[in-house]
Amino acid sequence: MPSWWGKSSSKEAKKKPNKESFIDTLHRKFKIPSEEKGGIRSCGSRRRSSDTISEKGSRSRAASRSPPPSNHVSRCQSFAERPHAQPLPLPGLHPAIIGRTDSGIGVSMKMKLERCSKSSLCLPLPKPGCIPHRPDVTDADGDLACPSVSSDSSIDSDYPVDSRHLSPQTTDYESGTRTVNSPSRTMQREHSPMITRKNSREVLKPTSPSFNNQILSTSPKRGPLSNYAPNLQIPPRGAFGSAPDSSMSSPSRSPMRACGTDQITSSSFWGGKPCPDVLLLGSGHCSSPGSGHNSGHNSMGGDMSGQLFWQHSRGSPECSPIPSPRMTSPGPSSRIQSGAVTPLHPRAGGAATDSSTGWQEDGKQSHKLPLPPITVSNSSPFPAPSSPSTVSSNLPRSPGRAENPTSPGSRWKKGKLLGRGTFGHVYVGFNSESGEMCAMKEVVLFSDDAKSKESAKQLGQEIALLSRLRHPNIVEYYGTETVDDKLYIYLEYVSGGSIYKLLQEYGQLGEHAIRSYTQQILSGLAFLHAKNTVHRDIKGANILVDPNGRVKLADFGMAKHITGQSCPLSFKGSPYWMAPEVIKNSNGCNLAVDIWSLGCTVLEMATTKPPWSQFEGVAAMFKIGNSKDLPEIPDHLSEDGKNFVWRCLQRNPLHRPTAAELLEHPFVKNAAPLERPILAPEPTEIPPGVTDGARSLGSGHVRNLSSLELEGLANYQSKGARGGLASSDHMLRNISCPVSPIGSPLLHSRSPQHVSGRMSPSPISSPRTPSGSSTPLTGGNGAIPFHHLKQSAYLHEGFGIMPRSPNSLYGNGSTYHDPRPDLFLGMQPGSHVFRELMSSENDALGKQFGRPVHGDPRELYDGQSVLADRVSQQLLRDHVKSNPSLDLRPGCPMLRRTNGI
Ligand SMILES: Nc1ncnc2c1ncn2[C@@H]1O[C@H](COP(=O)(O)OP(=O)(O)OP(=O)(O)O)[C@@H](O)[C@H]1O
Repeated sequence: MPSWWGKSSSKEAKKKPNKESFIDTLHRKFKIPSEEKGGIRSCGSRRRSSDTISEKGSRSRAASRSPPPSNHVSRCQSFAERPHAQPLPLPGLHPAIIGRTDSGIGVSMKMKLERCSKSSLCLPLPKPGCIPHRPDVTDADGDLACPSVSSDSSIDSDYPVDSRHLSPQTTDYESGTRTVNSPSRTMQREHSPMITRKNSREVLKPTSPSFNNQILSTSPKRGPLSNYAPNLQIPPRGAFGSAPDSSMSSPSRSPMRACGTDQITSSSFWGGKPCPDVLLLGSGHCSSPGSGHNSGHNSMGGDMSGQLFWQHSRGSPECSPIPSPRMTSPGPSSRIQSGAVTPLHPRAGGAATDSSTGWQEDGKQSHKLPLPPITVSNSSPFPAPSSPSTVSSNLPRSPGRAENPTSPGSRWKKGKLLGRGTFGHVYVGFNSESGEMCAMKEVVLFSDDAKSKESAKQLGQEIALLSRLRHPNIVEYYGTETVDDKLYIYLEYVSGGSIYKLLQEYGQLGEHAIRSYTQQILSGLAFLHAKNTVHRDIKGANILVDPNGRVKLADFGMAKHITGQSCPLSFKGSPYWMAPEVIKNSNGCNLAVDIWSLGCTVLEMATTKPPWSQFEGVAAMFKIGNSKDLPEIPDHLSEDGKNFVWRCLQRNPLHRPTAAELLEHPFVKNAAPLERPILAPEPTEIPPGVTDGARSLGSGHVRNLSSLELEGLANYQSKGARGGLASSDHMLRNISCPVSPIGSPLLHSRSPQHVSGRMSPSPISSPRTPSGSSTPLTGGNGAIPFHHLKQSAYLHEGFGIMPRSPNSLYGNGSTYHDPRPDLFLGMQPGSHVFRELMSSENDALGKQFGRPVHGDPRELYDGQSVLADRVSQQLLRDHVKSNPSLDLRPGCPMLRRTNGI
């Protein structure tokens, strides 16, 4: 172990002779000479003694102005602050093949220029027979074969309070195996000494003893081990059959077009075999260094290469404000990923790829659609027999079609850019037929070097996992299709963008919002963990918020299913949010890493930055992994908030509560909805026919999904997870709110349109919000709740009707029951379905909020007309302000209209 790694425990080294720190590995991989290590160490000590944030920032900025050609040098310089260290480029590398990843790593790339050869283009074909036998989510992860590894660690439940010094003895306890069922650890935690900075002893005392008494032991069910092979398993071949039906698409013909048939017919990418030759290259990776359009492919993965370097995505809409572009920014893309795809893939054309998306400054595309796949198998189980996709996808190719393809299945048109990620760009997708929106993640596929396997695997994992996860707080996966060399992943569109983006735009969140978001994140995590799946990249940038304040976990590229009680930790995640045991590469628990990251995310929400963001990357990781320090917890957080964070940031993973346990913490248990209380008018009758309207709308959506041949959805539905409600449930749930009710200011509150949630697109949108998430009428609180504005429905989905008890939450261990209050839309109180649903809903509501639910339960769910009145009155008031002559006395016609008098 290198000496600079600190005074790392020799004891630990003895205990784990085979274990190596990531730093160690880094040194080996990047061959950092020992002198540099010495330099780093000395600089490290220098930093401890004298550095300041401003100093570091200026150094970083200075360094960033002239990026060195050799990345490890830049890292060293950045970390060790060696002004003289400007090494020459590595010899023997032609400039053209020295790439620089988004994380700043020089990469030698194999310039494969063979086009369309079967071997290079053809993705590994699935065995068709594999698709129906896909394992359940519990078997779906790509890293499945992780054996259960027992801990060799000693557990130290004491936390000596020393935030100033790094002690070699501090790390031993951190590598324990997390035992989920550990009732005793509640008490252990209870008596754990506080370990934060000054005042932490006072502020971090558990403030709610009752909480501890309420902590439940959970025992997430573990799925059987499976020999399932990690793949991009995907949609049936028919899924290829469509292209985003857009006039806006790839500007240049893809090299793969020439072999479209081969691509489809011989593609094994989609079905079950490993894909050894697949490179997934997001457009964002194709940017030239400094183009400002790098995707932040900075995630850490199992491979150590590139792990210690990250930059935020300067070209991303979610651009970190943290100044140093090198190794410093804890921005949304500060994830370091081993499976990093090569950024200068020859076929990507370097910077040209960015333009390949054809996005101009104004956000409009100028290019045409990529060619749709030509031959599509009819064997897909998904499209309805009459689906246009089936028909059109078998149309013979014609020049006209090539240039202006009839989308065989998808009617999604690619819209504006939402963001850039590791694998590609994410756009709004719009379905002109149904008027609905989705998020389209566009990933460029390449068959290339072995390095891409990890990327392919990660993307495959994300798809495989997401397609099986259905939860209100997890972004929904709709389906996948390929067009030429592009893979489109269709996801639920969460128009508010990520928490990270909100923080950058609006500053830190108030505690009210933090509680609410945290509660919802926990709900999603509890669901995920109950499936023995760990997200591993929880952070603000991966948590999306809809206009109603509903939170959705996203980006499951790092997610992993745990097949044993524990398995070796991969070095994955985003450094600033990374749990110590991950950084130390210690064996042990896995689920608990999400809890640590959640604690970091709470701090991020409270301060706009993750913990240790004042440190550059490696230093921060050193701090996390090799010290006993805890980040400062802001004073303005309540005692409950501080206690919550403290519990999450237990260095010993065994001492962290589970997500289910944390749901009982007072900080989140009593989280109130963000939505403002609605002044309820008299209950209104829902016009007949509304239900039909809503259903028909939903049907359109499902048709649409079917045409995309959504394997995940079909799987889900075929399992009958929700019985007969599955279809309509899904439909209605996906009637998101891409439109605003404010299109018509004086719209009658009982308009069927209003109730059905279909209005004209809002003319009001925040110019600063790329995703168009907010409207000003709510005073900066986002768009006026609309589709889910039904207050109780909102309460239900977002704030706690999730059963608290693991037993009730995960009941049979397989099915999450999501009653989906949308179903109440338009239901008449006397209807059978309505009664059936409401009986359980009332119970849940009563229990949840500690009050009985009386009367017509429909009142709880009928918020549409309430909203209409509210909006109308608001608009009216605004209107009156500018028109004082208006008569607003009781009984005036206008009030009669808006109040339904
Ligand atoms: N479903 C969605 N709705 C709205 N916006 C989205 C959605 N999914 C992604 N985005 C936007 O696109 C950005 C990039 O998406 P995402 O993080 O999923 O890509 P990625 O390639 O997985 O990124 P990374 O792995 O680097 O975090 C997000 O930060 C977010 O702003």
